[in-house]
Formats: sequence, C-alpha cells, structure tokens
Amino acid sequence: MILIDAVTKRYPDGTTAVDRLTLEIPDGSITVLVGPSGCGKTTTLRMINRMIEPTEGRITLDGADIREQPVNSLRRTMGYVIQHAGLFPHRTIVENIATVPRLLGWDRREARTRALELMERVGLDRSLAKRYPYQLSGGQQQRVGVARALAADPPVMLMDEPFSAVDPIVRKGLQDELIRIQGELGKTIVFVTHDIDEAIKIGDMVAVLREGGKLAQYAPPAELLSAPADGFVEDFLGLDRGIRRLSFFTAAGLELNTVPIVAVDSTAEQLAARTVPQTPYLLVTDTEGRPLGWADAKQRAAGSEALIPFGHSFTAGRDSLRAALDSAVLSPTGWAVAVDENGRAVGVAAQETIAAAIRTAHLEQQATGSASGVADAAPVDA
Ligand SMILES: Nc1ncnc2c1ncn2[C@@H]1O[C@H](COP(=O)(O)OP(=O)(O)OP(=O)(O)O)[C@@H](O)[C@H]1O
Repeated sequence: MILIDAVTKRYPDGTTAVDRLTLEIPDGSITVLVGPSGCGKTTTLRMINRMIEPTEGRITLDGADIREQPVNSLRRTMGYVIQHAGLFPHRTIVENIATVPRLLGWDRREARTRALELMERVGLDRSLAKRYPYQLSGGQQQRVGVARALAADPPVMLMDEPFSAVDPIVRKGLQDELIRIQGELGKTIVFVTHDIDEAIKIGDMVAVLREGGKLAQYAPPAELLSAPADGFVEDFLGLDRGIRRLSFFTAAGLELNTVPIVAVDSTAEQLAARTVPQTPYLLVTDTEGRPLGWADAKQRAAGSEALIPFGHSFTAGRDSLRAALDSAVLSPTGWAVAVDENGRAVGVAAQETIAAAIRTAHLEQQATGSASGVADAAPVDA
C-alpha cells in the first residue's frame, strides 16, 4: 500500500500545490486523482516517485518511508507514463520499450524478447517493432509508453494524463486496455486525469481534489455518484450522475418479453398469433434471430414489409441498466432490444420494466446499508 500521510507541498514562490493530503492507495487496483487544472494532481503523483519532495508529511510504500531508499531503486519499482508518451525519438519502438531492462543489465536478446511480448500485451502488432515513434499514431505511441513503463515489471505504475492527447474513440480503447492489463497483471496504478468520466470508468478508488490541493472526496466511483460529499464534487460530477450511476447496476435480472419477436419469414398465422393488444409492434429478426427492425403489428399482418430502425440493442447478462435504459429511450417503440453474445434477439424490455428494475436496484442497494451499496462495484459496461 502507498500511504500519502498529511502531505503538503509549497513551492518556493509560496504556492500551496498540495495541502495536508492523506490518501491510502490500495495495492493491486487503480486509484485516480481527478480535479480541475492546478489542483495539485501532478505534484501529488510526482511526490510518489520523488521527482518532487513534500514540504511536510511523508509518503510510505508498504510501511517504509520512501525517503529511506535511494531514488533510483525507488523509481525502478514505479513505471511512469506521461501525456504524449515521452518516447525517445531516435530509438525504435522495441528499443524504447527495452530501455529500462537494458539499464538494469538485461542482455539485448532478453530485453528484446520482453519488449516484443509487451507489445502484444498492450495491443501493438509486432510488425511495428522497428518503426520510430514518429511513424506511429498518437494512440499507438501511448501504448508504447505503457509497454515501456511495464517493461521491468514494476509493482506500481504512475500515469499522468496518459490518454488526454488522443481522440475519444482511441481513448476509450486505451482505457479498456488499461483495465484489462490491470486485471491480468494486478499492478498498483495511480492515474491522474482531469476527466471525471475517465476517473469513474477506470478507477477502483477516486480522489477528487479541489483548488489549493485539498481533498474534496475519496471514494469508489459508485459512491461518488450516489453520495457526493459537497456541492463542489456534485458540480464536478455533472448533471446526469443519476443516469451514469446506472452503469453500476447490471441488467442481468431484467424481465424480458419474447412475445413480440418474430422471424422475417413468419407465416401469416404465426404473425396473427403474436398480434395481441399488448404488442402493437413486432421485432422482426433475420432467420438467424438477429434483430432487423420494428414493424407495426397490424400493418405486418396485412402484408407490409416496412421496418422501423430499432436503434441499438443491449447485451442481456453483460450490460448495465444504463445500457438497457439508453436502448429503450432511443427506441422508437420505447422497448429496448436485448441480444445474446452472438447478437441474437432474446427479448425486449419496456421503459416501465426498466424503471421498475432501477427502483428495485436502488432498494436492494439501500438494504445493504452502506452509503453507496455498490461501493465495490465496477461499472458493468463502459
Ligand atoms: N514549480 C512550481 N513552482 C510554483 N508553482 C508551481 C510549480 N509547479 C506547479 N505549481 C503550481 O502548483 C499548483 C498545482 O500544480 P499541478 O501541476 O500539480 O496541478 P494539476 O492538478 O496537475 O494541474 P493540470 O491538470 O493543469 O496539469 C498550480 O497552481 C501550479 O501553478
């Protein structure tokens, strides 16, 4: 565990960048420092690897004051990833990743093998190994940055806005990869961002800092969303925190209605059997069961082949109530379409059914007695 213990950092010009900050950073999980510009996130991160020394307080790693060990050996236990990756421009990708193992005295072949393995782990094709950083996209460069930080297998990774300079789609991919890598390798990751959505998505614990380097709240993301400590945290979270919180509730138990599902080649009798007052719309699927669109039940029975686009589906058993609600809200019929892992329709759920499931989830959460009830939960979907 990393313990930041009543740490203050005042710069020589009198700026208090971090003010009596105390944080327990658990092992093997992702802790995010988030807050507006200038609230002391980078200063805090850099105090952990002693790029900056605190003015007051102390930081311990597994109980030992980090000042007790030489800076170089401390930093070898801490990978460091920054915005724009900070790669060496005149070294190839494989050489960049192998930098720290080579410094540690690994022989060239061993370091290269390790670098190639890591390229795969971070989702980079080995064919890129001999390129130079300028020959990669921004997202690929960030992956190299992550691979380089992982190269000597440090137990701790410090990441300072590593994904801020890439577009939203690449960024989402990088976040997903980081969550996957963390799950596989169990690193202790301290991650700085100013993006609260990123913090909620990837953080097991989130520290919200306010200007002047003061801690506003330190909690799991679900708890931040359900019980922001004050107006500052509430404002920082944004208006739709209720909807975002639904990401932490699974749609697995949602009651699905299969009555309105019909195959595109259904006979008139089969259609007639489905055309009951409760199902003014039918979900028409292809012959494999994949949804094609909605049809007005009466018109279809009368021979019309017209289909209304169904928007997007959610995956039953995997996605969250947020995904199910979004699907229902976007659906022209007000019914969300549930599919299985193979994209085959397994049922539909009305907005009212989803609303009832949300109420049940809230009640169950209250019954657990904790402030959030889902404090240890990870978002069910992104
Ligand atoms: N070397 C320095 N000398 C004086 N003040 C500094 C120095 N470095 C940072 N600061 C100030 O300390 C405060 C915290 O800076 P820090 O970089 O830690 O914030 P941050 O939350 O990481 O900001 P951002 O999100 O903009 O990167 C800011 O007011 C900043 O101007």
